[in-house]
Amino acid sequence: MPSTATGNDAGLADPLLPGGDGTGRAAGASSKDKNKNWVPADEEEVLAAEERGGEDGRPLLYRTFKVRGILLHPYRLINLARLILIIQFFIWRMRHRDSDSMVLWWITVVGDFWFGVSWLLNQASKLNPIRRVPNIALLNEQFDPPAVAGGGGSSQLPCVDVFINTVDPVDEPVLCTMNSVLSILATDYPVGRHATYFSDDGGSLVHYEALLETARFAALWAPFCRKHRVEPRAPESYFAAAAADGPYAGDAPGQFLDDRRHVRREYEEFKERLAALFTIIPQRSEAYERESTKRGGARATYMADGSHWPGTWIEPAENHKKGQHAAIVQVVLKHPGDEPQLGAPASSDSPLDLSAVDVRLPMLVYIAREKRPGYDHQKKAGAMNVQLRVSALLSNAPFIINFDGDHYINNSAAFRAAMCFMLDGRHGEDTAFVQFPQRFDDVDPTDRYCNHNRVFFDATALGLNGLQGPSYVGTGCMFRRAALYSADPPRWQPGDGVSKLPDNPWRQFGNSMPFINSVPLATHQEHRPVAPPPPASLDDKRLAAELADVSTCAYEDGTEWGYGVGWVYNIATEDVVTGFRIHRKGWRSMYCAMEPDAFRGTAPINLTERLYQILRWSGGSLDMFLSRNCPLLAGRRLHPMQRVAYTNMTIYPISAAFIFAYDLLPLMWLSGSEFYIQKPFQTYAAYMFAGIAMMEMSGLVEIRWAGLTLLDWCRNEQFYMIGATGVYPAAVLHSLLRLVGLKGLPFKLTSKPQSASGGEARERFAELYDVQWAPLLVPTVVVTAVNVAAIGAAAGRVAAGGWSFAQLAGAAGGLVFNAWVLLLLYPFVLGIMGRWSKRPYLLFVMLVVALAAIALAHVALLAVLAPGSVPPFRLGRWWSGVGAIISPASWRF
Ligand SMILES: O=c1ccn([C@@H]2O[C@H](COP(=O)(O)OP(=O)(O)O[C@H]3O[C@H](CO)[C@@H](O)[C@H](O)[C@H]3O)[C@@H](O)[C@H]2O)c(=O)[nH]1
Ligand SMILES: [Mn+2]
Repeated sequence: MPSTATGNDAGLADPLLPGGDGTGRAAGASSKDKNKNWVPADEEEVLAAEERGGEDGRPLLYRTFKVRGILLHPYRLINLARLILIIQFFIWRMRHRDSDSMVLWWITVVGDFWFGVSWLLNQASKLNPIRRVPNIALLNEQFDPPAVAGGGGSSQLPCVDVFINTVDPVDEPVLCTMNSVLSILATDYPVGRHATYFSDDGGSLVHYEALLETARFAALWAPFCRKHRVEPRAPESYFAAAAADGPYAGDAPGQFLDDRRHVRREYEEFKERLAALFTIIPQRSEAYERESTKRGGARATYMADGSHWPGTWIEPAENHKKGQHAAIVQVVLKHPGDEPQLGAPASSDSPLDLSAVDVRLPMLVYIAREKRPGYDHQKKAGAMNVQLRVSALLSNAPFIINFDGDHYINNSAAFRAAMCFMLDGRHGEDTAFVQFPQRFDDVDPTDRYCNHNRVFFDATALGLNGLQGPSYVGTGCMFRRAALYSADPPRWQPGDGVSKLPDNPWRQFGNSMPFINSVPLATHQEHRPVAPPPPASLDDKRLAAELADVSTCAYEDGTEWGYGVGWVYNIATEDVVTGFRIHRKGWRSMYCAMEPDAFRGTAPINLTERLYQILRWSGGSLDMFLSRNCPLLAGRRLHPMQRVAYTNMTIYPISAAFIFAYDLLPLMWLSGSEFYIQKPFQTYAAYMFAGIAMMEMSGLVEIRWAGLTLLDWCRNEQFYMIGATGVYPAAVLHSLLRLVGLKGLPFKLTSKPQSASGGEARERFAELYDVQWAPLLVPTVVVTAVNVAAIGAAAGRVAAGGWSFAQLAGAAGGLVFNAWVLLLLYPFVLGIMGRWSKRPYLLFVMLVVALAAIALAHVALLAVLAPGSVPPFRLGRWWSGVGAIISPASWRF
């Protein structure tokens, strides 16, 4: 397949590097802006490499950048100053154990201490942010020089197995999933060097036939993409953009518009065929069922050739329903071989001239693993471990990249970018995975629920990148297969540096001999010239039997799958913990953000859905902290600061307990007498203010180096607070239930946007305005109400008069806290307003009305009760809650 050094990485060219060709698209300007605060950090390495003259054959395939000193030094300094302040604050509090209630005093000491520690955990791993920029042109020069006369056989790029996962063709719209598949089949990587493994956890015939349709359409789509070098290679997104977007990059500008028009028509027909599967399959099954002589019993679902579908049936039946069906492994597209095949010239049937284009398609395999009642299927992790074994038998690539079903390749140079890190001479061999940021298409413009997670993906991840590497976040991550098999990284390997199979590989890997034989191959084949799938030693029949065997539930019984090998089990989220298991072995990881984005996916923009997603993440994190994968238990191969970072990532939901309590503190002033939690109160307040101010200052510097907007930062703070009030308490509950041996909360699939093609076109961002009530919403509603009531009551007090200036000033301070909490919860309130939130001013009207009503009620109450019987206003209690805001908006909520 044609791949030239100047190909698709045009937009990728590093604007920081002298000579970067800067042909970025519209985004180029903004990325330049984003990068202007970064300077090279690897000049010595570069010089040394130049001196060696590349003799050792391992060129420097990426450049390293650090934050410009003018931002980095103040950033570190502010944080150091804040640390000193916090320590000083605690010393001061310990020396002034003076309060109207020592019980509350201790609670707030513990709470403030916790916030101090969690802030430190969160901040410490961000102090040395590092960006790495792959040099794809150099990679191509070294490993994939332009082929002579359209050939592709000279490529030395290693093989990649691509995993993609889905469960349900309706909940996860099949069109979206197939777009992802198309983007993979058409990506810019040597066709014979990657194979795609599609895992269908629903075992649905719709998926299987959709894949057949997709393979058929890909025969046109992939060559079209190659010929004209179009981007992105997911047709839905490609056709959504204007035809003239970006410069033309192919070799046949004259034919482009005609070809595009033709392919677009074919794509529309392809879409119709996909949609029709939902009616064709039941109709066909009806027809066969009528013909069938055996009447009565279960009504089967039939494949096109008239045989029973081995997976789940439309009408569930014994051995053909969700959670109970046989394993299916079907090769949809065979390995195409390594010789390029040019297509046909234009003809009346096929108006595209493909005579200069390689028309091969990469290998594509459908997998539905076996499901049996009585087995815990371990969701995505279970599916991926089956993919790992099946792919080992079929193509056994040394590298693996995995995608959620709703994530497509947006920049087809992405695989090559990842290879720059894997093949680099410095840390390449010790790099277990390359994580790309998650980016999303369908998020509302203001990103109300912080789906973009920019603070994590553009700041925190770069901090980790300067340590042992970013955590694994579930999708868009390229792995070294050996690392998933729990091999040691070369730098920690004893003796000759060659990892060997354990004495008893069956205990570790299960009893498939072909699989066990594939393991050492995967470790040493990085530079294997050509993939030889399938293993020559197996004939088709034995191979089929072996494939079915490694896809059964029982295969993993008594083995290390899910513990020591593959993706990790028994946890609400498999991602962070799997990355951690690899890091604790001493591997490192790399972070690769590129322009245009490597991959894009969909995100839940409904409030309730989003909260459930956060519940799964925070519950999973805490599960991890309380499991044998607790970061505090890892050995010395885990970088000390990486341990700090993982501790932060897993323990953060605990903050919920304190934040929730602090948020409710305003309640207390409804009874009792004048009251201070900490005396002298003025000093306490001054510390609080200084602490908050320094944290916000550090945040402002951070958004500068990370290239974020103020809105990104606010969203992060807001959603941290929303999660902390409503979701983290549930996550803590979940983990406690599990600790005592109960099941914990059920976790559900994250909902996907339903595309307009099904039924009548839906309004854009419709899900944003759906209100789905769930218990998860209640705590935050309560906190909101309490804070509104507090402001209203204070207003009543003021209206009733009788306050000294000092009291007024104090009350104002308290009100700032209440207003702050409300500001942080603002997106949540918009969410429960549903459609009304399209007119946010209504919210302010409502707020004013509510405040007035509460204030009036309060005045009335004061008038009814004898003056003097009402306790004076107690501002101390409002104040203590300020501590809540000192907490870090950490990890991804
Ligand atoms: O039994 C299951 C359940 C889920 N999936 C797949 O797992 C992926 C992620 O599931 P989804 O419900 O979309 O979760 P999200 O919250 O969108 O996923 C985020 O969070 C997960 C961890 O909780 C990570 O695994 C994902 O990569 C990350 O994008 C999807 O492709 C699913 O099809 C399966 O294959 N089998
Ligand atoms: Mn998702």
